[in-house]
Amino acid sequence: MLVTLEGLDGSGKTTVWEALHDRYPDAVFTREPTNDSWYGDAVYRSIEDDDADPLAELFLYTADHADHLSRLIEPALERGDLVISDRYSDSRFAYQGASLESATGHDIDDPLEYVVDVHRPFSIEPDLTIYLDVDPETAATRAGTTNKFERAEYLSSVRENYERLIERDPDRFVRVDATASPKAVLEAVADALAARVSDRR
Ligand SMILES: Nc1ncnc2c1ncn2[C@@H]1O[C@H](COP(=O)(O)OP(=O)(O)O)[C@@H](O)[C@H]1O
Ligand SMILES: Cc1cn([C@H]2C[C@H](O)[C@@H](COP(=O)(O)OP(=O)(O)O)O2)c(=O)[nH]c1=O
Repeated sequence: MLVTLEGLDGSGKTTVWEALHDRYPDAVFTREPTNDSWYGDAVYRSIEDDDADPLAELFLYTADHADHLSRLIEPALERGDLVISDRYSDSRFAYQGASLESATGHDIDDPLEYVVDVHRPFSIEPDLTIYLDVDPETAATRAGTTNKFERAEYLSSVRENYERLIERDPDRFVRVDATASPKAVLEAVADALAARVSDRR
């Protein structure tokens, strides 16, 4: 079973993901961008580059995703493991959808749909996606605005894209209020996860 955590920078994904390790000691915990391959290294170089081309960046992230799938996700799912990923394809749909929306030099009518289409032939859809919902201002403040993606204006277009994704796939997403206390957020996530894991048994 594949579970993903999504939300704006600073929504608290990593805090929750770390806390889940104790509750699901046998699960495979992973993340995107990956932090154990040269594809992931290339992505982090691009994040630090304020002038990176948005289309080039989309394909760097997607290359990292393809490698993540074949190297780690697919074998784990074939073994029947529970996989919990801190960010996954929806991050690309929402973030690169927003970057391409404001970029020039391409002829893409609907960037979010385009990024979804790029993934369709090879990616694996999550069984459950927990969306940590927070307003862009709180997100940017918590994230510390250290990179180009962590600005409130950009994050508000990313948030609109997440809303579109939830609207098109309401059964896959569980929305959690990420402005609540860390303890309340963790409990809401753990409840959503436990309900879906027991459904699958
Ligand atoms: N529910 C919460 N309320 C207030 N602050 C939080 C909450 N969850 C996380 N934080 C803080 O916000 C910052 C970003 O959290 P983090 O888990 O790294 O978010 P993300 O992985 O989504 O970027 C950290 O300083 C963290 O301690
Ligand atoms: C996985 C992914 C991340 N990102 C962005 C979101 C983050 O700003 C940045 C790094 O991700 P991450 O390290 O998860 O940041 P955070 O813990 O602050 O949420 O990369 C994309 O734009 N597209 C993607 O496909």
